[in-house]
Amino acid sequence: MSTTVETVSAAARTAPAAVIVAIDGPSGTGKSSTSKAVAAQLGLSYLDTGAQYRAITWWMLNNGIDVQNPAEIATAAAKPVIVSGTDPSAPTITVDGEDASGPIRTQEVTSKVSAVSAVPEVRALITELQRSIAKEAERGIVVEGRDIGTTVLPDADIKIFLTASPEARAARRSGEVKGSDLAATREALIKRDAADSGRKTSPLAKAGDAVEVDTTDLTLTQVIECVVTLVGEKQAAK
Ligand SMILES: Nc1ncnc2c1ncn2[C@@H]1O[C@H](COP(=O)(O)OP(=O)(O)O)[C@@H](O)[C@H]1O
Ligand SMILES: Nc1ccn([C@@H]2O[C@H](COP(=O)(O)OP(=O)(O)O)[C@@H](O)[C@H]2O)c(=O)n1
Repeated sequence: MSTTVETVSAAARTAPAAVIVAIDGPSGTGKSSTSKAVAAQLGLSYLDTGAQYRAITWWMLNNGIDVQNPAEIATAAAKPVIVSGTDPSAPTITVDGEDASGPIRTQEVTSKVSAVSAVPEVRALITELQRSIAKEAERGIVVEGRDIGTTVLPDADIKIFLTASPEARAARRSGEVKGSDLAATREALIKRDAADSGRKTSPLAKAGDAVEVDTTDLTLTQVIECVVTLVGEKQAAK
């Protein structure tokens, strides 16, 4: 009996503590690319919380919910079953068992997601889901979004807030879509930032203890290196 207890406590002493990394910021600052790469390098899980808000929005649109009607959204919010796969080399997202990774990236979903994500009942459900995923990540997790450092995981070991100029962000985003209009992309980004920053419930915001990294003039590799270094410093200090 005492041997088991001793074995367990010895293992607990040697196992590295799970590390929780929160990465927030507006669209096009490099959250997804950075978070996936950092998680892969450090052997951590990865969660794209924007994909979850996109998934619930996609379900609302498919199920005839008026996405301009917060009461209708609130009533339906608990119906879809959203499951996120947290392997950074192959993240997945399903809604009621159906792969949603493609359809959640359409222009229609992108233009409606801020209205759905502003509804408090939606945020409460998705926040609970995010916390349970983070808790289950044995080695730790990189969670990216808008309110991770402020609301979802306020006790995260390290919080990063990525920024970049609207011009750089629009150029990055339109670089992903052939033939896209740079000015229209920029306007759409600014509109979504304003909606996400202006909502009442857990708006897009930098946590007081987050490290801000302006990625405008950095390469993606430089941003990844910067975050990996910051995480390493935190772990060393633990
Ligand atoms: N520092 C950077 N320099 C140039 N391009 C970048 C940089 N960071 C990300 N990108 C590119 O910009 C686009 C948006 O990045 P992404 O990680 O999806 O941002 P976010 O998740 O913040 O919306 C992607 O095509 C990505 O490859
Ligand atoms: N933690 C989060 C993450 C995303 N969101 C919402 O989900 C939308 C899509 O997030 P995203 O991260 O996929 O957006 P992109 O940065 O990839 O364009 C945001 O515009 C927010 O409305 C949120 O409210 N809270």
